[in-house]
Amino acid sequence: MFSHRVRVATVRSMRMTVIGCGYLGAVHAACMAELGHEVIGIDVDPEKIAALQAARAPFYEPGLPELLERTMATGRLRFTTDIAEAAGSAVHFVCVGTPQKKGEFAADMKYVDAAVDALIPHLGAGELVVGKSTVPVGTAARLASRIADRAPDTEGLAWNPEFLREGHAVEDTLTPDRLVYGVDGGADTAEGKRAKALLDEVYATPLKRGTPLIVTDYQTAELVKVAANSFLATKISFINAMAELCEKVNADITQLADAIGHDDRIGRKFLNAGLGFGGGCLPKDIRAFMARAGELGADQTLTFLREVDSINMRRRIRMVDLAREVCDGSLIGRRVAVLGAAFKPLSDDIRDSPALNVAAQIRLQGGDVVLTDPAALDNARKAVPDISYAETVEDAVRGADVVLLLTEWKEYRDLEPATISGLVKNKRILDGRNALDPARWRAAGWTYRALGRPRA
Ligand SMILES: NC(=O)C1=CN([C@@H]2O[C@H](COP(=O)(O)OP(=O)(O)OC[C@H]3O[C@@H](n4cnc5c(N)ncnc54)[C@H](O)[C@@H]3O)[C@@H](O)[C@H]2O)C=CC1
Ligand SMILES: O=C(O)[C@H]1O[C@H](OP(=O)(O)OP(=O)(O)OC[C@H]2O[C@@H](n3ccc(=O)[nH]c3=O)[C@H](O)[C@@H]2O)[C@H](O)[C@@H](O)[C@@H]1O
Repeated sequence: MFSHRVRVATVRSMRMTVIGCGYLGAVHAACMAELGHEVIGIDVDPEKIAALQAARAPFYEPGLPELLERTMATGRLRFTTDIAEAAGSAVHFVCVGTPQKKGEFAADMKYVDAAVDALIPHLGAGELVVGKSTVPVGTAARLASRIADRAPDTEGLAWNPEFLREGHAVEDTLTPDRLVYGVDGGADTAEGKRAKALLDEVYATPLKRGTPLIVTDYQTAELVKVAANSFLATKISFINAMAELCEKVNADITQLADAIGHDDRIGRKFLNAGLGFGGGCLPKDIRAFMARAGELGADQTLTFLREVDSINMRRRIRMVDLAREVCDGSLIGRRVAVLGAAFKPLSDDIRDSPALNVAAQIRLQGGDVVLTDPAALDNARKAVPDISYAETVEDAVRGADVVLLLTEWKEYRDLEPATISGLVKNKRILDGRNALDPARWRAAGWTYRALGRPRA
């Protein structure tokens, strides 16, 4: 188990700014302080900053509360809404959101542009701006020239994409599997070498441990990030396409995944079939990538990602259809217990959550939904106010016509049929994440159905 503490190499402490303290920035700020740096986290959201100032994590992320408490107690980490406090930092990380534009596939760059514009008047000689947000290729070059025009004494800009996973964000930041620096003109220019030297100081601890480092130009660094997320999304949709076929012939997708996953060239990771991918990143990143390819005149290049997206969205519809099917053809007035709202376990993030999307669709089809989740209930209540919520599994399943497991939290994976058999109206369970043992549930008298697994 990862202890969330790393042995910190003897590093020269740098003063740095982290602009945008959401899922990425708050963790980055705390981890940079853990590595020995002096860090100021800045966000325009006063509520988020108030929570962070009180050493409270504004979202669920294992290990973050302890890390905030520890690093803030040292005095190395503080938070503010005042961008003027960025003045004097050696490095300024930009970690603001790049969500999908309303009604379009493209990323909305207004937060990144606003953050850089707000920062420029406070930049001093020799300071480096470092983008971490996920952006369309070409963004770094555009922002670099804006900085060069308006703050010519600075070291300009580098792009340092982030690969952390929610739920493992602290360990992923402290012990990344690789570091990527996109620097002006690439590794061999004088500007590139100076930017690299600053980033090497930032990441002295992981670099001393031998973390692989790729130093490249802006455009390659930007593409690395969206290529990585596109590959992961493609892997998930590949296995979900196989699951669709398994459903046609009553084959078992979990055995298929195990069998192909034993081939090292394929690998078993990210081959968990089920409801598919959601969250604040994979869905919007593949769409923004397609939009950007279109702008670059490469419309055909990424059309496969459209298929990746469609396969992914079809899984949600299939889940609703399955619920209707086991409820004898209609969801109207049926009590549907939903286990899970977060887009994945160990997170309270409900952005584009497959679980919440399925719950909302069932409600639209007349189902009487009661949902529970160990971490995401407050966020879910705000986003989908017209379903009912329960604090416990027992309360959620009481009187249910069907139980849907949609986010595979450990407590749901470990659920014993006996715990809830006496509470439901009908013993029917739909496993949207292939997280349960079908034999066990069937032996306890339940109708067990799953995406891509045999009917009985
Ligand atoms: N969430 C994740 O696991 C990862 C996210 N990313 C990328 O990082 C970026 C941020 O993502 P999240 O942290 O998830 O988003 P988020 O929505 O949780 O956080 C963004 C934060 O930026 C703040 N903000 C907006 N405009 C600002 C401004 N002008 N000045 C200061 N703060 C401002 C917002 O108030 C918010 O707190 C995105 O580009 C995302 O694709 C990359 C890797 C992992
Ligand atoms: O750019 C980002 O923000 C991040 O996006 C993902 O991280 P994250 O969104 O936190 O979560 P993942 O663990 O990748 O899961 C994404 C979604 O895919 C689903 N998934 C994952 C794996 C799998 O086998 N099957 C599957 O359906 C999950 O349930 C979840 O809904 C990437 O894994 C990170 O490397 C990246 O930094």
